[in-house]
Amino acid sequence: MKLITCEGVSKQYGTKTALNKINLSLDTGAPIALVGPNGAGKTTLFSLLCGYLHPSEGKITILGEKPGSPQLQNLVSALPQDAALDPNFTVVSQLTFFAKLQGFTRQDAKQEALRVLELVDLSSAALMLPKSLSHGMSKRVSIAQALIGSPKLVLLDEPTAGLDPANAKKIRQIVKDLSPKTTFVISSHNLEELEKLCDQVLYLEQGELQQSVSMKADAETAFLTLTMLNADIEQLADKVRALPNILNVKMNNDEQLIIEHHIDTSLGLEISLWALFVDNNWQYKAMMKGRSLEETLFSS
Ligand SMILES: Nc1ncnc2c1ncn2[C@@H]1O[C@H](COP(=O)(O)OP(=O)(O)OP(=O)(O)O)[C@@H](O)[C@H]1O
Repeated sequence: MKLITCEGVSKQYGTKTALNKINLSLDTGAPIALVGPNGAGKTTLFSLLCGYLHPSEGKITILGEKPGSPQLQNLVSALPQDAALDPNFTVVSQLTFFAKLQGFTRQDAKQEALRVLELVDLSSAALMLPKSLSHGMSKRVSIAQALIGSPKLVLLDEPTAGLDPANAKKIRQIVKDLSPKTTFVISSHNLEELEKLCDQVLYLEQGELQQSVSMKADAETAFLTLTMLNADIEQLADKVRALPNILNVKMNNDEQLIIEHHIDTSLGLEISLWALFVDNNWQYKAMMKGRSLEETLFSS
């Protein structure tokens, strides 16, 4: 069964078209990224998937059901961009309360609250009040809330916005650890972060789905991103183009080449490149298999 389907989904706010005829078909599995500039419609799409808003046109299903339907209780959850905790109650009492709202008995709700706190490595914060939590801890509590009931689909809107690198890394680790059982759809402006987490990227712009890209290399071709420390980059590009099984070489800037090549030449290509470096007294800074998400989305 498909995790999410959207057929011709549009959303109007008065005369403003926030989403325009979106078609999507997503399976469960590795995290999925949702990217796009401010105002592209990402939050609107999340709100439609949660059932908080209804499409003006078109049809959405999640695990075969209409968003917001009772059959999806405990199967779908969301961490909104501006998740906030009640300042007057301890972390565990708030999570217990939410678990009861989701249908857990009083006793099971407490157990569930403790379980999700452990998942986000915050068992020690159970009895703290929100004001004693750091921003990173608050965010993790909100993620814990989204994990109540072991949902199949979790929508995370900007989960690491405003967090320091160590806390952002912790959140990425939580997503990675839980990914086999839960599919995360993550909206973020941080392409580097999405690159580390996601296999598939949806790119929205002005309410339209511009691209749906798989980050997995296709069967036939592969990319190599080569960043040089010192080299005549144009001369290097010409020499790489002359190597066997090279499909395309693009100069990204005055120090970087994006090389597209047949998949079965990886090692041969690396050896040829090293030979070129030695022959020409060039030094490289980094040789990375694949290409960045930024390059994938925005290269023409
Ligand atoms: N309640 C609303 N009433 C009117 N227009 C709205 C409303 N909510 C969103 N919009 C408009 O719809 C468009 C899409 O907004 P949305 O918040 O979904 O974008 P976004 O991609 O999440 O943006 P950001 O990255 O800034 O969070 C924007 O032009 C926004 O101004």
